[in-house]
Amino acid sequence: MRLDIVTENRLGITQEVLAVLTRHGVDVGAVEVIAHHIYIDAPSLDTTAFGRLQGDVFAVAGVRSLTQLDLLPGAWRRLQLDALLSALADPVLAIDERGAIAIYNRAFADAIGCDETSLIGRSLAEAIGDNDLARDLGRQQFRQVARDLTLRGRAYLVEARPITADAGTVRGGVLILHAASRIGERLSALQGGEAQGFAALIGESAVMRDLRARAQRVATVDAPLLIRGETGTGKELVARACHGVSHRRDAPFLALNCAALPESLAESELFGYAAGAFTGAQKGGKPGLLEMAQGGTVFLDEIGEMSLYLQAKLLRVLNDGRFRRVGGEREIRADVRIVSATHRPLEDMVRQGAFREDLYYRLNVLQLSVPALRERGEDILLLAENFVGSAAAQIGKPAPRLTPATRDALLTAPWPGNVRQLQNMVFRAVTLADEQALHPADFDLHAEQSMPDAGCWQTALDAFERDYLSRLYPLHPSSRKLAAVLGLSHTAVANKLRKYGIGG
Ligand SMILES: Nc1ncnc2c1ncn2[C@@H]1O[C@H](COP(=O)(O)OP(=O)(O)OP(=O)(O)O)[C@@H](O)[C@H]1O
Repeated sequence: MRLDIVTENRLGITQEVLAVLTRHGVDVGAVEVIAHHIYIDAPSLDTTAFGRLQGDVFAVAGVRSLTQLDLLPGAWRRLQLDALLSALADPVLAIDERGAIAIYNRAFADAIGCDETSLIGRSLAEAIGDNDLARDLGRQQFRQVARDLTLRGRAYLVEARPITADAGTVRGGVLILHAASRIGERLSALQGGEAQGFAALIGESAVMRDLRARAQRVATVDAPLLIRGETGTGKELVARACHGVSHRRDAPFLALNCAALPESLAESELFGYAAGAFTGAQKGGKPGLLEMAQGGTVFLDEIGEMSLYLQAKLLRVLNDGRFRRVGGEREIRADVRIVSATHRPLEDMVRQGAFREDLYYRLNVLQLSVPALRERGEDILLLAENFVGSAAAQIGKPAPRLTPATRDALLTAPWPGNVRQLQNMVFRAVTLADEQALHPADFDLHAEQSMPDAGCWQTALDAFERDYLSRLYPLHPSSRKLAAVLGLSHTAVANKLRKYGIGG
């Protein structure tokens, strides 16, 4: 049983209360004393024993109340901390001044490939297999701003912050491992707000000027908009800008990534659920994005990944302008503009039956196409300079300049991951560079290219298939022959050849 005893602030009162428990033979597991409260964890104390000792506790001068509670504040804080840590996608850990791990999150255990065994107390050097980092951290009193680290083939940027005690003495440090493929997100978070309009869309190339001009026009028309473009080209930024100049700009812009959630979760996120819709559901039900964005815009990213079931439900919203929460009876009017985005060839998906044709036409009333970074010429430099500025401001150091050789290297790089990849690389380069100038080597262009963005699995597969089939086709120049060689069905091969425009 756990107790909360509220008392006056009197010297020695805690000892007197504990003496009562000792007299009653109660085994005390933990005690916490915080301003007017004495919290006691007494695992063996049952209701009968509690009834017997109550009077004696109240007999101690200054005791005001005695109640039972579920958790001691310390345990409650530990639970909150655990939940907080496990909610962080980036690996995070704290080490003591000797370099031993004091606390860490699941993402860190996963990053080093650790199974269930606890890492607490283990040395950081041993856990990450990097003696230099642990030594440097100690030497610099955990004030090192950033450092590269590779764990099981994945690149991270280590950010260290000292843990200081009252007198300013350094007691250890907190390490945050930013995945190289995600650090650019911090920059876009800084850029923030959807109400920015088109000023947020950097680029003076002809293709970007065209896009901006066209987007300005379609933004104000209150009809569904489909935004096409490779992954990381800025589709969401365009969607936000369109919302920001539309008459809906004062209402919310809410986004759902259709590829990120399993069908049932995506369904309740989008449509919400009624009270008692399923076990574990929130008591009074929960509104979905369509309801919460009333008057605004719902952005459906990666619409090509939406399941056929949800496609049918979305079609009904677009046709009737109404929907019901999951498990709900009441019809709700959907006063939202649907803006969707995809990097997938939706027309091919329609032909293959993976995407509903009727929905395709409903979503595609207006269309914008965002050009790939490699088609934007000198915009690459404009973007890079802008990202250098924001990265330097965020880290708190002067913005380094790009050398002429770096500018050439950036302009000729193939940028498979587009603006997001550029953003990540710039952030990493600015953080790691010691000098006033960024050289080509700081960008590690080659390494980044061999590490495609986590989001573009399908693009990578498509690129592989296209390359593989176009090399094999001349050797086996018919879909039947190719199918026999590859051990695939004739239809599957014929579809792929058509998809990639191979063999006429
Ligand atoms: N023209 C631009 N000017 C400034 N920042 C840009 C521009 N285009 C893209 N970005 C930045 O690049 C990152 C990727 O952009 P965004 O998320 O909009 O791409 P996306 O095409 O929606 O990606 P995905 O296909 O993966 O959903 C964001 O941080 C965004 O702020």
